[in-house]
Amino acid sequence: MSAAESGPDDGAARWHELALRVPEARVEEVCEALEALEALSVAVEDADADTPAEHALFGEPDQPPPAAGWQRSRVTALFDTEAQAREAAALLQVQDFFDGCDVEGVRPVRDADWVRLTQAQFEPVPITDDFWIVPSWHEPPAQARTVLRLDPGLAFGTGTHPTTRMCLRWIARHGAVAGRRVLDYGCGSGILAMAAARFGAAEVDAVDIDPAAVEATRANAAANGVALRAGPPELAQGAYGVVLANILATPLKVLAPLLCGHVAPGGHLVLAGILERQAGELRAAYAPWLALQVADAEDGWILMTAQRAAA
Ligand SMILES: C[S@@+](CC[C@H](N)C(=O)[O-])C[C@H]1O[C@@H](n2cnc3c(N)ncnc32)[C@H](O)[C@@H]1O
Repeated sequence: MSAAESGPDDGAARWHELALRVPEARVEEVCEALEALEALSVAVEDADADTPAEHALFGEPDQPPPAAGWQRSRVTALFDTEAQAREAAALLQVQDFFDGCDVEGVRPVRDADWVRLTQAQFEPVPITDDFWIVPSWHEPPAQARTVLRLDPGLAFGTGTHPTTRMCLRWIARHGAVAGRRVLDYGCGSGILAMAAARFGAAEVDAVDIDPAAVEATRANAAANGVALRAGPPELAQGAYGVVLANILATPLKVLAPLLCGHVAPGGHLVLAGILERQAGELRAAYAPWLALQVADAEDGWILMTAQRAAA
């Protein structure tokens, strides 16, 4: 029996999951239809996962990427009641676009299963040997001397993305944040701002255009006992000893004068969200103010940094 199936003593089901097998060409239509049928969530995975027919989504180095998507997908949708799940299955089966698709079945899903399945996907993430990002349901590893507690949520930044990891490594290894004012521009979950605080920043401002990210940053900071100010971009005022921005190349180019304007004399600018091939255009965009260098690289992403001359 799989983790999500109910047994006789397992208690009441919280949701009902409708599972479908769908050829790649139909996945988008089927997902849209499930959303229109008020599914609470829709997930798509490789129907052939863990079998010899499993299909990679990303190409090997120096190989062309495979066609996007899997050849056969398993689409699962959660509904509040069994009746809703069965009705959705019945409605889909009479649609033209459902040709070639199959209904696998409807099964109950319990609260505990859902939590366990989600949690199983998030393990502690090492940033350096002794600095770890640890979900709240895990014990920190024995070697972790600095820990940030962070659970997956709506805002970007759980420490699993290379761009976030490179910024965190820079904060941990460079030693530049200690005793300084730090600005995290585009804070997402607040992970960089919290790391700056953990590594001794004197004051931390975290800003984001997304109000949900600002809320997430406040909640995560409170859960970690970290003091910081979080708010919209206007919250950033004056000069900072370290300015961190993990956004993407295009907004980073637009933000160049603003971000450089916040870097104090002797201060550092740390930029991520940049692909290796974008190094030249970023260097050119920042050249009027600061000379960016590539400081780190991981999985095709680079970290670019610059230091303003001391006054
Ligand atoms: C890739 S996430 C980075 C989150 C986190 N700092 C990290 O390193 O994991 C980028 C964040 O920047 C925010 N953002 C995008 N454009 C922005 C802008 N022009 N001003 C402020 N925040 C912005 C997004 O809302 C998002 O939360």
